[in-house]
Amino acid sequence: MIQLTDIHKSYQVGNKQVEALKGVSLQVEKGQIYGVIGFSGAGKSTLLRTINLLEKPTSGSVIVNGQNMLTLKEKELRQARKKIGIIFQHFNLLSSYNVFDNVAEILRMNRVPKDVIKRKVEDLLGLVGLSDKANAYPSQLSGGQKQRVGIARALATDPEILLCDEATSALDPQTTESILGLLLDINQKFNLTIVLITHEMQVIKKICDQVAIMENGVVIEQGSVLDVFSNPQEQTTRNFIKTVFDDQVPQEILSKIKESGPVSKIVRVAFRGDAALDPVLGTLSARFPISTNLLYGSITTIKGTALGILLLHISGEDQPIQDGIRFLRESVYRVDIVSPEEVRS
Ligand SMILES: Nc1ncnc2c1ncn2[C@@H]1O[C@H](COP(=O)(O)OP(=O)(O)OP(=O)(O)O)[C@@H](O)[C@H]1O
Repeated sequence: MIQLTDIHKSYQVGNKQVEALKGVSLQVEKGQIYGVIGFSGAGKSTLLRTINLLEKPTSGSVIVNGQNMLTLKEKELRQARKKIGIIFQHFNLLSSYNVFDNVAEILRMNRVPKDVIKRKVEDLLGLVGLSDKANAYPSQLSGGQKQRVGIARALATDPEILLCDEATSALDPQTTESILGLLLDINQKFNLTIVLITHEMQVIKKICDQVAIMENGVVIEQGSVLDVFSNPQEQTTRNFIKTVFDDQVPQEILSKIKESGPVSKIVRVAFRGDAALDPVLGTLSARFPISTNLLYGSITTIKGTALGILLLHISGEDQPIQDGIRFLRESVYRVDIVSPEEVRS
C-alpha cells in the first residue's frame, strides 16, 4: 500500500519559489492500478517521483508498504527501492547494451549469480514477448518494443510496485493499447500495484481502477474510474472525459430545438451496470405524454461494468416533462439537465 499525506514540494528557481505540489494526499491499495491525470505542469511527475523518493518532498509523509520512506537510512532506502520499479516515457535504455544486458544489468549490480540471471532474463523477455530480440540493440527496436524492454528491466528485481512515468506518451495509439494490455496482464499475474501518470483519459479508462485529477499542484478530484466517469464533479474532469466521449450537443441541433415549438429540456442520462440494459426509455415514452428524442448515445465498459451515456431531448407540457425526469431519476444512475433554462421558441 502507498500512502501519501499532505505532500508539499517547492523548487527554488532563481529568487522565485515554484510550488509544484501544494498538499497532495492519496492512497493506493495493493494490486490497484492508480492513474494520475492532469495537464502539463500540474505536478504529476513530481508526485510520482516522491513515491520512490527520486524527489524528496518539502513536507508531508510517504509510507510505502508500511515503511516511512523519509526516515530510512541510505541502505534501507536502496532496499526499499528494489521493490519499486519504474518505467519512463523515453524508455531510458542503455544504447550500447543489447536487450538481454539492459535487463540483466540491475541483477548484475545486485550480484545475482550468472545462471540465475540467465534464467530470470529469459523468463522476463518471454513475459514481455521479446524472446527473439535478446541480442538486438535499442536502436533496432520499435518504440513499443523498447518499452517492453523497459518493463522487463523494471520487473527484474521482483517489485511490488511499478511506477509508470508517461509510459505510453511517446507511442502511437495501437502500440499504446498493446503496452496497456501488457501492464494489465502483469498487474493481474503478480498482483502488482501500478501507479501511472498520463495526460490521456483513454489510458485511465482502459486500465485504471482509481484516478486522481491534478491541477496546479493539487488533486481536484479522485475516486474510482467508474464513479468519476459517470459523475464528474469538476470542469477539468469533464474536459478530460470529453476526450473519450464527447457528449456536447452540437450548436445546430440546439438552434433547431429552440426553433421547434413547445417547452423542452435536454437531459444527460448515465446508466451503470445491468441498468444499462433496462427498457427505461420505452417506459418513459409509454408512461408520460411527452416526446423523447435521442440526440447522442454511447455505451462503454469500465473495468467490467457497463456505463451508458445518453443525451435526450424531451418535449411536451411542463408537468409531464417534470414527471418524466423524476421517473428517469428513480430509474437510472444519474440525470442532469444539460440546458439550464427551458428551451423555448
Ligand atoms: N527540478 C525542477 N526545478 C524547478 N521547477 C520544477 C522542477 N521540476 C518540476 N518543476 C516545476 O514544477 C511544476 C510541476 O512539474 P511536473 O513535471 O511535476 O508536472 P507534470 O504534471 O508532470 O507536467 P508534464 O506532463 O509536462 O511532465 C512545474 O511548474 C514545473 O516547472
